[in-house]
Amino acid sequence: MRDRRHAAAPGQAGPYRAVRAALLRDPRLLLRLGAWSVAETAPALVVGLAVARAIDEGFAAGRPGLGFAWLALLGGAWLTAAVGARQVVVAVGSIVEPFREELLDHVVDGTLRRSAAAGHGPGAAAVARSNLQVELARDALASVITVVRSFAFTVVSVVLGLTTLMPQVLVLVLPPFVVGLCLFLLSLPALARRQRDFIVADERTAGALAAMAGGLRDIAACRAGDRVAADVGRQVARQARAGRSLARVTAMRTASLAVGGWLPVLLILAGAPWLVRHGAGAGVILGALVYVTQSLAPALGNLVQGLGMSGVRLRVTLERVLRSGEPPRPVTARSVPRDAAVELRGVTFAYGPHAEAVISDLDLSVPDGDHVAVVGPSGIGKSTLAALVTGLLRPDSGRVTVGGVPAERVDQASRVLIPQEAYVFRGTLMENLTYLAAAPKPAVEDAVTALGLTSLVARLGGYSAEIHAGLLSPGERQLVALARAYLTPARLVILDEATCHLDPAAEALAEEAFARRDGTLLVVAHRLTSATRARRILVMDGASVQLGRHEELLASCPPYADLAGLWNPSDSQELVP
Ligand SMILES: Nc1ncnc2c1ncn2[C@@H]1O[C@H](COP(=O)(O)OP(=O)(O)OP(=O)(O)O)[C@@H](O)[C@H]1O
Repeated sequence: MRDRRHAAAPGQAGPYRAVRAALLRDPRLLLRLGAWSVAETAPALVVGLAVARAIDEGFAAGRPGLGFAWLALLGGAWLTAAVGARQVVVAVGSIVEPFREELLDHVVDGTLRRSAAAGHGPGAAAVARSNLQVELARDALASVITVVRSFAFTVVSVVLGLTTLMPQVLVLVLPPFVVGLCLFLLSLPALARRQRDFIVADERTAGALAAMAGGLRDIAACRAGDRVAADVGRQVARQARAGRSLARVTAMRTASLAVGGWLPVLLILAGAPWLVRHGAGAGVILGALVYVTQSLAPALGNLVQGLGMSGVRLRVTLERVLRSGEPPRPVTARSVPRDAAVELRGVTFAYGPHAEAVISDLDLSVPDGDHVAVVGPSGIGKSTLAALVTGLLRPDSGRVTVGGVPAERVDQASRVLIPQEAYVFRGTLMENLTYLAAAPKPAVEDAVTALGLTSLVARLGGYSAEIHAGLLSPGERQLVALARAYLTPARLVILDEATCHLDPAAEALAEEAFARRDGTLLVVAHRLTSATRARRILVMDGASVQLGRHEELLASCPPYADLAGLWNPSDSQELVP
């Protein structure tokens, strides 16, 4: 059975300690890996020497037999390398497999503890996701060990080989190689950070697209396509920025490869006369070039490529795996607000980093139980304000709270938004009315009476009638949506032109019913009559925002007086043409 003494190691600290523990678990495995690595990098030791001797002492000296003997030695080194490479894979496997098992123990443990704390069985999707992360971490560790080890053994072999061939060559090869390596190592932290940002941005884009695809029906029904597309678009733009920033650091990686891998070739060629003066023949120069082009440059290339990708992936996946095994944290996701008071402090919001702000530095206090109508010209930001209060949009700066809880963390059942386009699905009328909250029949009947749906229920033939969007007029759909919201326990109700398809009398009935209901009512007004019914009115007019009662605003707020002047009470003219 597997030795479990180190089984707690992954959870005890960060990724570096976990990797170190995996490497040092059994020093004999490292020795075995080292021994086979010597065999695997045998060609890097002899390749230049064999070529140089084969030319200088063999073919060029008229002794082809000796030339072929040196080449045969090189062939033998390749055979040794083949055997070594196979054994290296086995040795790397014996290091990473126990590491994988420990990580699996860790995540299964964490998943079980989490599900026990949540009171339900472990989710298959969560287990599968963790398992995938463990596999990725295992593969990344194997790749990092392979690459770093091969680099170290190759460099040592090449230095030994060049020393045997002609030590003066090292003067031309080592300085640019060390500079290239240092450049890469210096760029590694920034590269790791940006690669990580890119991986995270990539995953968030995939998550946003998956969420959008899953909610397409609702998005279409609520006509929220533009808003959702803008949100996903912002995420895509974030990913593009992360990609560009990664590309800039990747350029540094290419530069390090050029300096460390290819500058030595140029220096050997340029320094050939100097080498010849020190006794080098054509074979020595060719041998030196072979060392650099066949061993040193590829080893640096593999290190740059391998550490740049696998190293970062190892760190990101390990961090996740280690986190997924931690004890469950207290649930902080959503909170029930203490009341339905709405507060905005210094709120600024724009639909994109370069777009003009729709809402700038807005302060607003709506006490619990208030009834506020929001008016203003089309496109001024009324729906944006409603979306900010509902937590559908987050401010770029400032805070939006409901009952002291940040808007995006407010418990879903504590507030309800009814948009302009009402959502009715195929099912019975009763199912449509109680979709957001279960309600006994008498409560449903009260809502139906309060909101003026009695004749609609009669026309449809009762609550068990099957309905769908095509069967109802836009106004009837709005009535169903209003009754559905009315039946919820939400203390904060936001009507975003939710009565625009009702006639003025039906709108008055519905709004008065909501005004009588307990809690705070925010109405994005479609007609000025909505405003006069509200206790207070928020006038949005570009940069200026004013809050007050109808009479006060008529006297003190010219934009409101203008809007009111357009209004003829006898025909309940609409505010927004
Ligand atoms: N998803 C979006 N992406 C980009 N811009 C948007 C988005 N939604 C709204 N806007 C812009 O933001 C501004 C405010 O829009 P909003 O819908 O909040 O105004 P409104 O006052 O509710 O208008 P209306 O009365 O016509 O519904 C407008 O210029 C609009 O074009």
